[in-house]
Amino acid sequence: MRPFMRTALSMSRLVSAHSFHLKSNATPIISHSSRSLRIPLFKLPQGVCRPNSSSEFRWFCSKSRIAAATMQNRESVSYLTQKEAAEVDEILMGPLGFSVEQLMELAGLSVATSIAEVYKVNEYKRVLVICGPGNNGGDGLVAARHLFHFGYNPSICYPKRTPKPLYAGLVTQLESLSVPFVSVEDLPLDLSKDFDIIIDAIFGFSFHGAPRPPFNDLIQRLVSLNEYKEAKQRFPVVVSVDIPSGWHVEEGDISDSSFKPDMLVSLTAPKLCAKRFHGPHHFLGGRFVPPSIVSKFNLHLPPYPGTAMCVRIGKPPQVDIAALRENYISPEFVEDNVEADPIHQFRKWFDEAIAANLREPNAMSLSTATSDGKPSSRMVLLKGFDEDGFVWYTNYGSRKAHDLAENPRASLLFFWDGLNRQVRVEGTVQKVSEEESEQYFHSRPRGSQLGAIVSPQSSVVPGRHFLIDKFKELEDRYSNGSLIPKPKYWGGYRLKPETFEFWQGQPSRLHDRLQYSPCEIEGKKVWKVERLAP
Ligand SMILES: NC(=O)C1=CN([C@@H]2O[C@H](COP(=O)(O)OP(=O)(O)OC[C@H]3O[C@@H](n4cnc5c(N)ncnc54)[C@H](OP(=O)(O)O)[C@@H]3O)[C@@H](O)[C@H]2O)[C@@H](O)CC1
Ligand SMILES: Cc1cc2nc3c(=O)[nH]c(=O)nc-3n(C[C@H](O)[C@H](O)[C@H](O)COP(=O)(O)O)c2cc1C
Ligand SMILES: Cc1ncc(COP(=O)(O)O)c(C=O)c1O
Ligand SMILES: [K+]
Repeated sequence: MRPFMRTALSMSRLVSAHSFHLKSNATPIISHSSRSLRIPLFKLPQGVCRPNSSSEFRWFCSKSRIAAATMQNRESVSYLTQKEAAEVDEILMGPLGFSVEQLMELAGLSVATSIAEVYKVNEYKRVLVICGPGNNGGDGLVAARHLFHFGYNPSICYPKRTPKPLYAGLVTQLESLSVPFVSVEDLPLDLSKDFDIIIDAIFGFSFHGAPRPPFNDLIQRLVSLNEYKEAKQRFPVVVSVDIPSGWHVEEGDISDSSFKPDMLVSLTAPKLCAKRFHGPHHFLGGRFVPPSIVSKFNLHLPPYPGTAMCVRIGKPPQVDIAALRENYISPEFVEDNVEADPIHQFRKWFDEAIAANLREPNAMSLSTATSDGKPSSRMVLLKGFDEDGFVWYTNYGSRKAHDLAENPRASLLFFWDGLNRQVRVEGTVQKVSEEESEQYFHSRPRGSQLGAIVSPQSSVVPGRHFLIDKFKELEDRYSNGSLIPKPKYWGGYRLKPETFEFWQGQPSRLHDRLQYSPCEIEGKKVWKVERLAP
């Protein structure tokens, strides 16, 4: 074995991550010189970048349900020429049987969802959509309608209306929502004050030559924003639909008078000009490309996660980590509205977490400590709760089990992000009965039962193969479907609560915190509810 080895975990923004020094006896020691995570703080041109509610690390998790979460190395994505883009269009709307309305609806929805991923409605409300004469303009009209329904306030500038029924219908739909249409003359020369987002839906892949009036003037106003940006604190972000208007469809920003959008939403597949886009947010939308098109044009496109209408291409933007924050807005959580029994209150909130479709609402952080007070935390899954306490299962030889053997006190923490809630539960811990553990063990998927047997949890193993080899051996042994015996070293714990705290996030950090602690009134045990300062 090499006497000294260094491993760097490289995760996009982590310039220097943990480095481990392995001594010859293989005890990992975190180097003192590199213990801290050094994260460079970058300010984006448009100020603080708020990538999305998924926050910065969630993209790293392959199971994430957040659209922007999945990224693709830009080098591995394919780009279409102008001719290919038009061909794709023809095939979709010819032999493949799509109508322009359908594609436009999906394209516009992708634009709206991409925007909503990055620019949160509570911060970026006022949207100007500048629509051109072709289908790119139509995408803008559709996006405006969806953004309206997402809670944004769109206004439209649509100077060269197309007389076709499709476009007339899109205009009528927006008018019925009282979305204002603004003429070029009424639009301020300086767009920086009146809008938070400007959507450039002027030209798409059929653009050629130099922009003609009135679009040349509108594009010039977008160019001017670059200059305003340098001087001002707050300015609108510019989102281009498919092509930054005025850019050459293949060569990109070759003219002196081109603006640099903050976000580009490529539709179907990025066009060649997108290679020159270096803004912080590049998304792909138009989730309708059938396999025949993918193979004909040899397209390499990132997979859309879950049911998302958009997916981020390339690296997520660098963020000023100190500026990452949410302002929680929730219904008030007051003494009058809480259950007298904290278990009932917990059940109420747990049910709401389930109803909100949160991922693993039963995931909780479990904190334990050694007898001399050295704490440690890890996530475990809650497997049941009632008046007797909160139950989870684990390995009785693990670190947490050692802690609990010498110090049977623990703290549980639930964080329900989508509801702006956390719950703390503290108390004493006991093992559950063997029968209870047996019963739960056999309810688990067989793979997890075998996993529990092969894993000497929290002890050092020589490599992944050690676990996989043992797992395969057991898989063979139990391939006939026979009962897999629960190992003695695996079972449950139950925490009997002594205190609870229910936390509901509120604006300006003036959160609601209600703490339950036991007290006796006339010899009867009751729960006292007190409000804690946030
Ligand atoms: N799968 C797909 O393909 C999908 C495509 N979709 C969307 O369609 C877009 C392509 O749409 P498109 O073909 O209608 O062309 P687009 O670029 O909007 O505008 C053409 C208009 O601009 C005009 N014009 C051109 N140059 C000009 C200039 N220099 N100065 C002034 N005007 C100029 C031109 O007039 P012309 O020069 O021809 O007289 C014409 O009126 C595509 O990018 C995407 O957004 C999605 O909806 C659905 C899926
Ligand atoms: C969401 C989530 C749920 C987990 N659930 C459990 C669990 O129920 N039981 C368990 O032993 N480990 C669970 N783990 C793994 C633990 O976090 C931890 O790695 C393991 O129990 C070893 O912890 P220890 O060395 O502190 O004892 C979970 C991890 C995550 C991220
Ligand atoms: C090591 C370990 N044990 C147990 C569990 C809980 O799994 P189950 O729900 O199958 O009991 C998990 C969940 O992540 C785990 O990672
Ligand atoms: K555009």
